Amino acid sequence: MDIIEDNKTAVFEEGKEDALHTSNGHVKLHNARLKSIQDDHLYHIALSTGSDDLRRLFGDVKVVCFGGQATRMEKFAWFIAREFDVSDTVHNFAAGTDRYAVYKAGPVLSVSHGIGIPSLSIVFQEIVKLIYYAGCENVTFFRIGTCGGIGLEPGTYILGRAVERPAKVDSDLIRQLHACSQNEDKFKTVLGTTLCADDFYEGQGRMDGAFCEHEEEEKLLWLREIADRGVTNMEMESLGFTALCDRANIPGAVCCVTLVDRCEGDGITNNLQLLQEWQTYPQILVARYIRNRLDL
Ligand SMILES: O=P(O)(O)O[C@@H]1C[C@H](O)[C@@H](CO)O1
Ligand SMILES: O=c1cc[nH]c(=O)[nH]1
Repeated sequence: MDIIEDNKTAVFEEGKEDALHTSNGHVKLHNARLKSIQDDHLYHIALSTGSDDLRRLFGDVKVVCFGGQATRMEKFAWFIAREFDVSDTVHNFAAGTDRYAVYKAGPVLSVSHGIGIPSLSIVFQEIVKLIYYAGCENVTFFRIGTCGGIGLEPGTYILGRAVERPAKVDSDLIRQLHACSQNEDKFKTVLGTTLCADDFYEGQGRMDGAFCEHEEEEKLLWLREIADRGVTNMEMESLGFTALCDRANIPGAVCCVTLVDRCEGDGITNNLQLLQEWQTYPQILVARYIRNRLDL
């Protein structure tokens, strides 16, 4: 059985822990040991199977959107609540920890992930467990964020050994999202390859960090080289996000707005109003996807 009988008991299909989605669209966890945990604390998001009625609170979730900043994700939740008239208010379920923010607006969860893959992967795992315990069906994940226009080694270390996981993107989902762009948009939407870096400054070839050991010419050469290989932008989570979506067998896509053209410079404008406006562009696109998909 792959269904959840109640909030405290996760039921696993014995001997088939590696099977992916169940036929009814529930996400399948890949860790049969969880079945022996009577009260699973989703520590970083301040929820638990023992004290929270996860099915009632989150059972209707269909789309989870992740992004770095807590306030951006709160605004996104309000935007969804108003746009689709699905909620009068939004509440941060993770407020108790002050690590991440988890807002819900109707069938959409809006989650902050902080900076970088380590921070993202912690909240990602707890959100996957949350939607599992809540019995959500056919859930799609997006990262909506920011990036610089124009490595991280594939894999991670588990028990001291390098584990490689493919960072596959859901090409159908990406095409569907791209099709949500409109000619009248104030922004251009492009499909491209994202370089995922381990750092914002030297890791992205910037010359305005506290340290810099390369020259402008070397930087431009590198930017040209990666652009020739199809790279259109760089940020800091896409590799982990897509690899984790693939591992969890959850359709996922990354949609980021560029804050700077790296061929022109490294600094990001300090015009906060402009930055706030730009950050809504991927949200607008994903909201159109949600409207189409959920018929809202
Ligand atoms: O959440 P966003 O998309 O803003 O995250 C990008 C990548 C890094 O986390 C951060 C660097 O400024 O911005
Ligand atoms: O240049 C940028 C902008 C946002 N986020 C990044 O990681 N890089």
